Amino acid sequence: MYSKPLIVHIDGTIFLNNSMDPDGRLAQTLTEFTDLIKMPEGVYTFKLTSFSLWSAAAKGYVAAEVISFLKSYSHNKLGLYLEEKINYVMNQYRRLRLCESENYLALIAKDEKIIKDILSDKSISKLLVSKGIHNTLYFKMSDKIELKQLLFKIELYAIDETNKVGRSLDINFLRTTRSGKEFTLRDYQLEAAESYLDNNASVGGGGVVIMPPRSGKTCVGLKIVESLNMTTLIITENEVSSEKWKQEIVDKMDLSENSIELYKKEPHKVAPITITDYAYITSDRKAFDLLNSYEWGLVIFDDVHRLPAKTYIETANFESKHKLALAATLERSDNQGNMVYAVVGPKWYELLPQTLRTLGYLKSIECVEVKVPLSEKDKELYLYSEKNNLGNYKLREIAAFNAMKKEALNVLINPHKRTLIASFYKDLAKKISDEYNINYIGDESDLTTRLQVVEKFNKDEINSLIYTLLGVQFEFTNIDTLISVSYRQASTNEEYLRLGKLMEIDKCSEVAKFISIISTDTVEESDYRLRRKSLINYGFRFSIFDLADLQKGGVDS
Ligand SMILES: Nc1ncnc2c1ncn2[C@@H]1O[C@H](COP(=O)(O)OP(=O)(O)OP(=O)(O)O)[C@@H](O)[C@H]1O
Repeated sequence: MYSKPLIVHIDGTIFLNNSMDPDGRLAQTLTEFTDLIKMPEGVYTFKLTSFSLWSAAAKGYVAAEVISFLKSYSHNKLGLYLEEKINYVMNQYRRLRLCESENYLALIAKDEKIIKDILSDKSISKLLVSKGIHNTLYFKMSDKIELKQLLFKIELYAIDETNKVGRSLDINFLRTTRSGKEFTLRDYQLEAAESYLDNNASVGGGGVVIMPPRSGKTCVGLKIVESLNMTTLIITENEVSSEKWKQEIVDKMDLSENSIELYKKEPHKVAPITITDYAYITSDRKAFDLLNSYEWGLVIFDDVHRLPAKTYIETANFESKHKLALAATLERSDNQGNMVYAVVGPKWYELLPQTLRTLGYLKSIECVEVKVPLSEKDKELYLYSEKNNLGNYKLREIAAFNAMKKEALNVLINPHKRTLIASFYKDLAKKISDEYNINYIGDESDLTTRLQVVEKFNKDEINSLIYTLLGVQFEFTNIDTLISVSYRQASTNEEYLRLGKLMEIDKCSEVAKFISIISTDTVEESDYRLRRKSLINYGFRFSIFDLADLQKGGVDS
């Protein structure tokens, strides 16, 4: 029997027995100075890392507070080594700064030892232009992002004092939105915005806010824009997200529409609020440079898990006084999500799904995996492809198109339930759309047509819809069931974003179903194991059915 809720290991791993934290308050507090590793039901895992402790110091925590909190709630005695580490790392804060000096990037350390550590890293010393006096190293300005990433890898973090531009902009929330609704921010949204506003200046203007899908990250971003009152560049995942940001700004802020520009095609126009997307802005050098020549007060990186991609990382170079990263999760299949901290700044706020649930803003979601055998024909094809080394791409395709999935769909598609079907493969989506006469959102139609179909669904004129990758961007309301029929390999991010479609605020008393149909004994099954594990780690519960169970009683049994 444990007398207290935490077990704190000497290496900084913290286990929280969540039956002893029923309202999730301890878990939420731990996000202030640890990284969340996983939160399956029962025991959550957090980790004290150098960066999480450094970020806590930047927020104003002192080592004694962290140590005292851990001692109060830990079942076991805190190891001396860990106490020393907490003290050491938190005292490191402010030891390293980045400044601009005569067009060079100056990295200034408080003592010689840090300089020695830095120069012992071969990749960093390759970038070095010269060594100055007073523990200063000079680099090219254009190497700033790479340097920050390399420092992060050796657990060193510099306060970035190079961000010094920015124009002002008068922008305020409307009390009644243009669509005629009273609008106020929820408490947790205010807390998130305040956390960024109170802390970002201490590290030179950057920082990250992590909140579950549909919890209102856009509103948090807008609150920050309103408080800073500065020109803002918003970089989103795609065109539809950009459009959604624009609609939210037009609806909720007192800015005229001509002060907001969607930066997508020539001739390029820059407005005090300009919205673009990662893919577009990194595909056109001229457009990038033009946008970068404007003096931004704030750059918002929406869906920032995209940023560490090799092709997108240069967007972190946009000159701006403040930088804000918004994300539902930093998980990436290449494990580079944490690079967001290196290039944008510390995590100032993280809202756990459990906290959102406790606050009454999150619908309960039941996850179900339905395992379906391959049809005889597909099995033959699968074995043949395996034997002839046709590759995982082919095997995944056969598993995705398994004809037996239809047997599961026959049970699962209920005309009285509002159902979304998600498919990675377009042709599979089209096939299901034809067979079941379900509206389909694909890239054959233009954006306006797609938006019309989404609106029909949201107005309850139709109650089922099938979407491919394109649908990820749309907002759907009041969904009873989301059925996944095919997958982008083991992408845990795709899984979380699909689940996010069910996370609703208005109907939180109801239970939504998240159902994934998987072909057994295939690479799809092993891919899905990783996707399932990541959702379990977020605290979601799974039931597993086989086709026979399903045909006997459906997923409600
Ligand atoms: N305080 C609020 N009052 C009323 N509606 C709100 C509030 N905050 C958010 N919403 C609404 O909730 C929905 C989801 O908000 P938003 O798109 O900002 O969430 P998100 O976290 O950015 O979602 P995603 O992760 O899908 O991008 C939107 O329709 C938004 O208008």
